[in-house]
Amino acid sequence: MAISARHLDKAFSGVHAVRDLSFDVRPGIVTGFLGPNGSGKSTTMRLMLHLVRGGGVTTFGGQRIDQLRRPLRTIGAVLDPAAHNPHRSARAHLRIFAAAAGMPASRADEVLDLVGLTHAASRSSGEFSLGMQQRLALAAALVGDPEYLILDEPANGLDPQGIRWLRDFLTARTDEGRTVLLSSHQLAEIAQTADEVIVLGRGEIVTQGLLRDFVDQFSHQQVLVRSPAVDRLAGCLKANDIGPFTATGTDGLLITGDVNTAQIGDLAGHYGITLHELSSHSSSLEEAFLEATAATTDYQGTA
Ligand SMILES: Nc1ncnc2c1ncn2[C@@H]1O[C@H](COP(=O)(O)OP(=O)(O)OP(=O)(O)O)[C@@H](O)[C@H]1O
Repeated sequence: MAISARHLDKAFSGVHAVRDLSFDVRPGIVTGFLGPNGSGKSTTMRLMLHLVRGGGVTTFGGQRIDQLRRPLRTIGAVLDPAAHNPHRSARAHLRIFAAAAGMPASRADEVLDLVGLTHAASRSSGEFSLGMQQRLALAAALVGDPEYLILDEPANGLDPQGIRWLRDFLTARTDEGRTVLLSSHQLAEIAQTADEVIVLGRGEIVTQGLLRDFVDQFSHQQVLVRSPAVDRLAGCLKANDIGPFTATGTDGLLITGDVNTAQIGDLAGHYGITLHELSSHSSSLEEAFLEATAATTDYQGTA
């Protein structure tokens, strides 16, 4: 079932971190939660889970978290991979979660197996690498076999195999009809995992909906053309009001705007201009993200 967040709002002293945020997270798909640093993703997730006080209401399949007798059986969350006692073994850590969830102690070994940590079950979690801590945090979230997963940067620190494993793992969960909200800075990861996205900027929703619609909305179609007669081709584009375009390399033009390859091919054919390459290029999620959030980015470095 869906997660429904309504009018979430949180101000810290001097910073309005989340402003009147309302959204739904649909079941059976992964919803990516995106936004620049400081845009309010973690605060939103904490508000949803009643881990910070603030305005608004979140329901999971119609129920607020404080109405659930055993929240761990309904909602699993990964918020801080370092939230474990470093002197405790992974198995002992998870047995505490199992007890809190009303699950048998043997569930600890099941989830260790699920996240690929069986070999480290007896080791102190303080010895774990960041990637291992992420797996342990995910194991803790899974102890109660929850229907809803709220995951704040779970891919952080995972190696490429770990990232692929996480993707397959989440897809398997959503195929079962579960509901996943996933924040990540790894846009390539979101592009391959999420079906829908919610994009935040300065505590407000910039856009939300299908990932492919988001990329389409904020992307520019580009056509790359290479020709030994690139100057003539540039003149023809100008004469026919096609563009804008920029030179790339010694013989190429990158054309943007409302343009497609057929149009450019026809134009070149009409003027008898030889082409060595004609290809189209759609923007990536990264380009769409930068475009969508450009006006809301608080922290910008210099190159
Ligand atoms: N405990 C706090 N006290 C004061 N300000 C806070 C606190 N927690 C968050 N903030 C502020 O709220 C805003 C949103 O922070 P938040 O951590 O939710 O953003 P985020 O999108 O998760 O960022 P990041 O991508 O860097 O993790 C920021 O301006 C941050 O400084």
